[in-house]
Amino acid sequence: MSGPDTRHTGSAAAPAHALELDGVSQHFGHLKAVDEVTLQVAPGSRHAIIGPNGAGKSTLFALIAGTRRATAGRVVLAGQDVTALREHERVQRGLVRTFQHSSLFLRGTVLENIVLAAQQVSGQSWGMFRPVSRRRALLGEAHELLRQVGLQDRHGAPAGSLSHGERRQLEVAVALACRPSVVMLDEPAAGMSPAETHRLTELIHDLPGTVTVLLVEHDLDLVFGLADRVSVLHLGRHLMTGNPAEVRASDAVQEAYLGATDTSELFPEGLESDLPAPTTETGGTP
Ligand SMILES: Nc1ncnc2c1ncn2[C@@H]1O[C@H](COP(=O)(O)OP(=O)(O)OP(=O)(O)O)[C@@H](O)[C@H]1O
Repeated sequence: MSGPDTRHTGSAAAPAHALELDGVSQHFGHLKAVDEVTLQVAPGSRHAIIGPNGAGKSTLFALIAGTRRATAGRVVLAGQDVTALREHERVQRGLVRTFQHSSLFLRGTVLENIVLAAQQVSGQSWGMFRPVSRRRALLGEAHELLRQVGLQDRHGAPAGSLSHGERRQLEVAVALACRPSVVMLDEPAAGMSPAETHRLTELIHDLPGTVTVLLVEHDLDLVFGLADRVSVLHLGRHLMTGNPAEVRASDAVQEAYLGATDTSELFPEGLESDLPAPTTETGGTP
């Protein structure tokens, strides 16, 4: 028997957390890719997960979405333990992920992609949307989603004809069509131009407050400009969670990134001037 639909929290007391991770781990042999991560995501927040390369971000995302089964720990969605559920079951509970690599139906139109997603999550085929007023309502919702993501003028275009940035916008609309309580954005700005990234940042910012956003993103300008909470992973462990200012100011976070190959993205302005001088002497003895 399926559990209650946790997407609609109007009647009972709303859970304190949209999502909770409790000691979540993923080991690959001796490698602890994700090591006892415990954190909470507040309802309606824009919560980013960052960390240097290999920190465990993608693995943790897969554990949350259900693409991977955790070695240990619990994933709790709006107070309901979903650890044992498969990915599509989590989608039906309102935990919806967009993909780094497009999962769109490229030959279908933009509008058809939205309608398909809505049908899949409702478990109904187009023919079951009767009477016609129900179909009209569905199409109306699809057009509204396209308006939200700025694709209203592209509804009849094949998804395959969209630019890279437009595809990412459509992926967000497809995720929203699944009526998520938590939407997981997997590197949404990957491969985008600055203008497209700016557009996407506004789009995410303007999503309804009823939708909690959890994102993994390498573009730290986007993260610090958008997120109200930031969790930092390092070597599979949860280093800290705080607001952007707290994370930027953290010595532990700076050290984690300083161990990585490229710190310029985290501290774009004048990091070098704050660092101790290099230990190698110039002009000294050979
Ligand atoms: N299927 C796998 N088998 C073995 N090791 C893996 C597997 N997937 C990931 N890892 C390892 O787990 C660690 C965490 O990887 P993960 O991809 O989750 O990090 P990440 O923070 O997303 O990195 P990046 O920012 O480079 O994408 C890395 O050391 C990686 O090599």
